Amino acid sequence: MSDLKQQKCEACNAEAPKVSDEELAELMREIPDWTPVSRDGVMQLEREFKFKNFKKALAFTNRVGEIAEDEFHHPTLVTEWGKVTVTWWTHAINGLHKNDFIMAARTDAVLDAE
Ligand SMILES: C[C@H](O)[C@H](O)[C@H]1CNC2=NC(N)=NC(=O)C2=N1
Repeated sequence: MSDLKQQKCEACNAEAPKVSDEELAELMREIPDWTPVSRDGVMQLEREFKFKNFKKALAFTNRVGEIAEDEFHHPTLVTEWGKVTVTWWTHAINGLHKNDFIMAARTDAVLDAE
């Protein structure tokens, strides 16, 4: 159904377009487990992933770190016992770019691969 996770991030600078409200609604259908949140006026995508212990949470954190380095697009990762909170946004535009939705879909795929 989703092809977002097959897509590559585009290089992005301060002039890159933020997603519109319409695009946001459309893209959210492909990543239904994520929540759009606004922090200090900056829209972000967030999801909590649950694990059985710290070791599994840390392993997932590292896998997400690898896909981030592959695309040179980086999340905030908070690793706790049994839980990893992943937050994506595009610092360069202080908001959401399509890249963030691609990376959210790819983060879901990391979970599916484990
Ligand atoms: C210079 C380099 O392209 C930038 O610093 C990249 C690195 N990773 C990034 N990650 C995210 N999430 N947003 C960015 O704007 C961003 N910019």
